[in-house]
Amino acid sequence: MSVKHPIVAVTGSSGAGTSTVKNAMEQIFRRNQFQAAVIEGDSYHKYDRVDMRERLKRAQEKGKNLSHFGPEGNDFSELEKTFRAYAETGSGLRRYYIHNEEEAMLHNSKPGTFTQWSSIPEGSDLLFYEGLHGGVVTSNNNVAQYVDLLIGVVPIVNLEWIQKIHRDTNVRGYSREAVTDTILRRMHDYVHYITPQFSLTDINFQRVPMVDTSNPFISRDIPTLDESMVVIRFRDPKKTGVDFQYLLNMIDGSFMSRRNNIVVPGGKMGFAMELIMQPLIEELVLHGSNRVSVETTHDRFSKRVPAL
Ligand SMILES: Nc1ncnc2c1ncn2[C@@H]1O[C@H](COP(=O)(O)OP(=O)(O)OP(=O)(O)O)[C@@H](O)[C@H]1O
Ligand SMILES: O=C(CO)[C@H](O)[C@H](O)COP(=O)(O)O
Repeated sequence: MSVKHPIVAVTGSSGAGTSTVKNAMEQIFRRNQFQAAVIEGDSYHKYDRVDMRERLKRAQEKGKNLSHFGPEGNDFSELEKTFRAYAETGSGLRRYYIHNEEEAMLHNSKPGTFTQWSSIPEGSDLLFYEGLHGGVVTSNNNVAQYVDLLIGVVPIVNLEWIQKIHRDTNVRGYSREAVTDTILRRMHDYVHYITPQFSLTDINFQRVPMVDTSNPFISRDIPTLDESMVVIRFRDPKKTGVDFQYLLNMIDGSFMSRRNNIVVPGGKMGFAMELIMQPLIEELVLHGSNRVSVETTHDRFSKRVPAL
């Protein structure tokens, strides 16, 4: 089945590093002259900051669940509609959620608010999604079925929490205690809506520190790439067409830990990402092949049953 308007999604938890991967992917797009229409998953939050905090307070008073990870805090139907529209027409609408002053300057909107919806630029070669829910499947929605290449950014959770605390305290102005509370509050939806995606992804990039991260809540710095290894897992190497021997030859220090897992030094993560992703995206953009995920929509739907 050929895809005329391919969708590539990078999905991961808060602090996992999807924005960082987005920046790396945009370099690949630039070097290959791929025109990617980028959408950010946080723009599908249901509420702005003030409204969300008020609703969260009321929900907690009633013992109800509400978080930015689950269906109560995000409009999965709107995200699914965007993906379907783009897959069918190469067009659609997008907006941004503004987290801080830097983003406010960029998008001319106040922190904690949404920009207006505007049209996705015409003539794009692909839609690139970065956020929390690129592969989400629930009893009411199946966003993943429209994604031609679904990538998970999944550092081990201690590292993810270190990264989130580091980012939210240094870039978003939250206290370490407030970030820890957010992590705890989101745990139910983390287990039910974030982690099940990583069983459905075509490729996962899992960074594993080689240094102690036993207590992520007191860590003062993020383990560097050189202090890490990256486990790169392929859900179906045959369908993805990955050449492991080529990667092993090209990436010093890499080795296979399983038939579908290649491990690379952390410092080679960007290089590995380019070696793996560039040909897959090129094939999607230039040849419309969705070799990567040959399943039909029906296959995807039938396979993407929520894990819990
Ligand atoms: N590969 C990496 N090596 C070192 N630091 C990283 C890496 N990836 C992410 N980080 C750091 O982790 C923090 C979170 O990264 P990033 O902002 O990309 O997360 P995110 O997944 O976009 O989070 P959110 O979804 O909440 O916006 C940042 O401080 C970033 O610099
Ligand atoms: O990063 C996020 C989800 O991972 C949310 O976008 C962020 O937490 C929004 O909340 P606030 O604007 O109050 O910081």
